[in-house]
Amino acid sequence: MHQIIKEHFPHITDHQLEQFSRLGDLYAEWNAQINVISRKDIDQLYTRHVLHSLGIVSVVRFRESLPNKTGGTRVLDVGTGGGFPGIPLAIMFPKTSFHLIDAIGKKIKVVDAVVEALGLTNVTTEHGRAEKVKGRFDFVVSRAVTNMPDFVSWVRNKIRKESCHNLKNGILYLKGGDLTEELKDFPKAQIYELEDVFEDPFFETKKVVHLPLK
Ligand SMILES: C[S@@+](CC[C@H](N)C(=O)[O-])C[C@H]1O[C@@H](n2cnc3c(N)ncnc32)[C@H](O)[C@@H]1O
Repeated sequence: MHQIIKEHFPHITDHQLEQFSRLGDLYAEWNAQINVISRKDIDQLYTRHVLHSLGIVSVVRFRESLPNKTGGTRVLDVGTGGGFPGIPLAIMFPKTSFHLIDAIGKKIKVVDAVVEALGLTNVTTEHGRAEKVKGRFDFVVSRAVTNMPDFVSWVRNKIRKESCHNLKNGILYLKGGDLTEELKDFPKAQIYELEDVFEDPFFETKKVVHLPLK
């Protein structure tokens, strides 16, 4: 099942492939205790959660974070739940710093366990609300948390100005369906269609919304 990741990202290392392959068992075990992935979706973990999270890779290449330097890339995942999109992205970009936050402590407990099992040293976690998170980030990633106006109000002040990416610093939100109404107050939002990237019918309506904030 995890081979689908290798098919789409043939350049990943054996170590990354091994990390992706372990997600299936880890989430199956944790989901039996705490519902972090909807039960109907757990069989589709690699397409609907892992590959979907990696849709963000089709839009941006996160740069390395330099140890002990403030200038390195930092990515915040708001409302990460069981770790999506943050965990697949952290596997894909092992030299970029990711901070995963969720308002529900038991979900963060699952994320902590997955991070430890995979040895992901580039991930920190926080049990708390996005509005209260400290620090500044280059990108805020998210999926299935709230509408764009509320989301922007939560994270607007958490994006830092300097950017060294192919894309301006801001929000990268995985969304589905018709976004015309939701994005009408955000003329700078760019929409990237995931059906152009992944062939599975699941992606037919799925998009990455990039909203530059600095
Ligand atoms: C539907 S789940 C999505 C989880 C994950 N992003 C995914 O796509 O699988 C929404 C998550 O957002 C979290 N959440 C909602 N509002 C939040 C806030 N203000 N700060 C942090 N987390 C929040 C909830 O606790 C929940 O775990």
